[in-house]
Amino acid sequence: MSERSWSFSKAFRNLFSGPELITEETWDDLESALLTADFGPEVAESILDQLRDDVERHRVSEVVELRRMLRDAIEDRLAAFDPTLRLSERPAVILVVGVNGVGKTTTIGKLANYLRTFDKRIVVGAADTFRAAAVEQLATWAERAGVDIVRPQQPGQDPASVAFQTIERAVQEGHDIAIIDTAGRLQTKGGLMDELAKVRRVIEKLAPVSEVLLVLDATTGQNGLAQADAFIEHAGVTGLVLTKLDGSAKGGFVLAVQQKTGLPIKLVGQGEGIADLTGFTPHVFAQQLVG
Ligand SMILES: Nc1nc2c(ncn2[C@@H]2O[C@H](COP(=O)(O)OP(=O)(O)OP(=O)(O)O)[C@@H](O)[C@H]2O)c(=O)[nH]1
Repeated sequence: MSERSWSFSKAFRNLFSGPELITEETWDDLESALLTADFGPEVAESILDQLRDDVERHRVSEVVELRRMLRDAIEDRLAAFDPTLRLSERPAVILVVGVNGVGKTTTIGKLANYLRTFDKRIVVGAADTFRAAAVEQLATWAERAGVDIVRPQQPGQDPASVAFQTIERAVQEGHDIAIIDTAGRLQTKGGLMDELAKVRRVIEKLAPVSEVLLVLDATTGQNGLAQADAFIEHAGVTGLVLTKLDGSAKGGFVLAVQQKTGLPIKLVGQGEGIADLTGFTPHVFAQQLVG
């Protein structure tokens, strides 16, 4: 398997080419590796403190052992959040939100395709009526994934009415899951939040909203988190999707983002292809991160 951009392998290659026994330099190198990977100072410090304690308590002296302990520490922290998508309602409604360009539409295409492999009947709704190109982009993904789509009947149609029509169709035609694409950009943040609240209110006349997924671009790392606040505060977010992890050196962001928001990562995007979306498995992720 090719090395992932966010893997620690390189940092560990340096550590492993040095002395096999843990020295002060090992701790310095580990701290730099954690900070470079965007764990953020607080999480990095807390992991280092925990490892120092454990190393002392168990009288560990070898770097190989430290690596195993790091992997376990990261896995434990990642696993404190439940990554399961809750889709038991019929139809299960998934609202996908986030600022523009983070990968909402792409994620919906990949997610629809993934859920289809479980024989689910899916409809997507193009409630991003702000840009005509966004509707076309979603239509292309829907076709590739082999799922139905509800489009606006005229340009600029109220997003809430497109969302309503999508759920209406899901109910009438017996779709298992409806996924709603929303706009990422409006003149003001307040306007965007009001619009999302309205979309939600209108959907809930027909069906409960099962998941509100906030999409975050991993390449922006902790800097991108500021934009997330408003969504978390106002949109009732139930889970996070991290996209573009394939181009990111910020593997530590995965843990930092869960700790900072208190929300679980439910899906991870690692490429532009239709198959480049997976669920989030702490064990696998910690393995790939630490090596
Ligand atoms: N490398 C990589 N690129 C991605 C991933 N997810 C999305 N992209 C790319 O990111 C760009 C933006 O994706 P969109 O799906 O259009 O983003 P959006 O959030 O719907 O954007 P708006 O409709 O403008 O709000 C596209 O070029 C995608 O191909 C990913 O996991 N990895």
